[in-house]
Amino acid sequence: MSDTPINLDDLRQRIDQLDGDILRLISERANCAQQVAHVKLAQDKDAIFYRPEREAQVLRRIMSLNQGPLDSEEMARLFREIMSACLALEQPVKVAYLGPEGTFTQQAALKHFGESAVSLPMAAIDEVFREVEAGAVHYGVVPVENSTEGVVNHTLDTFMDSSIKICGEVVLRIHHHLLISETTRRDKVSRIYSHPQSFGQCRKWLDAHYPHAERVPVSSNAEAAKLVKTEWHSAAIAGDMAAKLYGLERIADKIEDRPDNSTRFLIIGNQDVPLSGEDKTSIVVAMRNQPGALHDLLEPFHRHRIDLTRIETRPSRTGVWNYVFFIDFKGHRDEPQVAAVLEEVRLRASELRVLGSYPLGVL
Ligand SMILES: C=C(O[C@@H]1C=C(C(=O)O)C=C[C@H]1O)C(=O)O
Repeated sequence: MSDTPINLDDLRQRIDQLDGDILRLISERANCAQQVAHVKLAQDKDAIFYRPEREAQVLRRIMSLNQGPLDSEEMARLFREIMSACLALEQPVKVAYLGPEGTFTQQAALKHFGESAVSLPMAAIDEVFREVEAGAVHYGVVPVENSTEGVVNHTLDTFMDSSIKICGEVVLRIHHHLLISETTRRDKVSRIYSHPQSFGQCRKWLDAHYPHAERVPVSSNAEAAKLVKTEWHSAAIAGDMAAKLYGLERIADKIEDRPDNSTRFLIIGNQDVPLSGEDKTSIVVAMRNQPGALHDLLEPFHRHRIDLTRIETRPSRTGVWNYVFFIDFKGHRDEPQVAAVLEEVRLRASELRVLGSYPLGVL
């Protein structure tokens, strides 16, 4: 360190100069994005402006170039918002999510699309699918699995009745808090509202701290937060967004039983996403009900050394004890290895549908 005293005014002058440079560069970048929109439209009058594969590449590159002092996730979040604003200049992207406002799904939608997206709360997962199918919105965001409670069956089952595709994924660390309103008698809490998945993720904490409180499942944590506003003897399990949105006080923080509690959300839409370089593919497969069916299904993945990340079984609803398999694995359907596996599975299965290939979640 030099022994010259640091001059605050000089530093602020330097910050002002850098802010001017940043402002100019962001504006130049936004101009480029507008020109990209013109090129897209010239190539296709029905152009799709949001390009998940390109956005994933931009964020990965920023995180690899970053040398601090901001950490790479923080820097990527800044660029996420710059891209969100640039995309909005091309076309404001409309996104439906499992509401009401204040849910973790809304938080996931904002994390993935940024603040410049127009986000619309839906009352149920199948309504999110319907809005996307109807073209009322460009994309949807739905929860698909939690690290503590497992898969969200409703999301998987809705894919079976829909032609919707998976265009992306986003993972959110889930922190649950116990929330009360200003009228709640905190020593008289006899009822707790929350989504069933959240009760499952906080089971041990509740057994230890509120063993006698009635646990009332509701459609979402945000719904729970809304109910608590109207009752003096109840509390809600919900996240930061719901606490802020409904003006609730946190009387217990991070009550989830597992510190790594995370939920994975899917970005659903109507587009096939090109290769981004680090991708994932999701399929749903029906096999004939015969001995060795599961082995026949999985053997091509093993032989081609494809990394499976999830397998879920769901009733096919085409007869008793008939099941389908939802499988996620690393790789993109357009990569030779993956294409070869899919071709072999297609020959062995009674039905195979590729739900989508999409970039691995970046943020
Ligand atoms: C600028 C583009 O359009 C959008 C904005 C992007 C950006 O700001 O970097 C990247 C991908 C697209 O969602 C593009 O397709 O390159």
